[in-house]
Amino acid sequence: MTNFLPLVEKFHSLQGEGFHTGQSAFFIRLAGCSVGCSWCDTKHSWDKEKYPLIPIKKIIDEIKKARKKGASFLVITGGEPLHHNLDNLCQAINKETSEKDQNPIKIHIETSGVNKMSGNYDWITLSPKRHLPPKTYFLENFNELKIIINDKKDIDFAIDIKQEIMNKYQNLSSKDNFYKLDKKYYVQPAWENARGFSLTIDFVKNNPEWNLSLQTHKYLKIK
Ligand SMILES: C[S@@+](CC[C@H](N)C(=O)[O-])C[C@H]1O[C@@H](n2cnc3c(N)ncnc32)[C@H](O)[C@@H]1O
Ligand SMILES: Nc1nc2[nH]cc(C(=O)O)c2c(=O)[nH]1
Ligand code: SF4
Ligand SMILES: [Mg+2]
Repeated sequence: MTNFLPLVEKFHSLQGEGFHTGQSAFFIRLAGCSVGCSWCDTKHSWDKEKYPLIPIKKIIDEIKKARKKGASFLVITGGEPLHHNLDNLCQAINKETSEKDQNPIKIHIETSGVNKMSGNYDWITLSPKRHLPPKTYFLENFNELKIIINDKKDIDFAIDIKQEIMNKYQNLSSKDNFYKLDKKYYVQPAWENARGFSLTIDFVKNNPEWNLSLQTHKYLKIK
């Protein structure tokens, strides 16, 4: 079990993307990613050998400090955070951040879904990639789906993957089916790609069950 994790950075900011945009959050960015998206904005995180292995205990001390300063949830991102087994990390966070007058801090994850699930989360942002689709598990277990739009093929991918998810719901009981209403669907333009922006806007105009997600932190020039 993993008691040390390679850490690129940690920072307290506002969640810039998706459903929780604008909310105070503490981020940990784990190193390592072999998914290889051409437009990835965190390529510096891909090589985990470049980053120090940090004890989980130390990461949790930082989470506790950020929570005292107002962070209302933790976002685990990367790199691809689920390249690592996060069972121990999540278990320890839940244990160490719960007190008699306080629930454990909520844990969110940003993932492409290419690995087996590990850890436990209050919010799963699934950002599947066309060239390396996610494990089936994630198609039933996510809170928001966030497709990055870089070219027209990404629009087709968004339509296809949502259809695949809807087909799965048809096999669920009516009680389970109820939960599908809670899921959010976002398209997010690839940063600084004008074609991606116009494709995304046109798509949302014509497909109102999809929402626009912008990387607001980049406009604000904050982390
Ligand atoms: C850097 S990734 C890390 C988490 C995980 N590897 C993943 O892709 O979901 C965090 C989020 O940023 C998105 N992203 C990465 N590069 C982007 C870019 N150039 N423009 C817009 N979104 C981007 C990813 O799709 C993902 O939703
Ligand atoms: N402010 C801010 N919000 C974010 N939401 C997802 C991010 C990520 O890189 O995973 C991110 C990030 O890097 N910064
Ligand atoms: S999966 Fe995430 S971190 Fe990895 S290359 Fe793609 S966007 Fe970047
Ligand atoms: Mg980012």
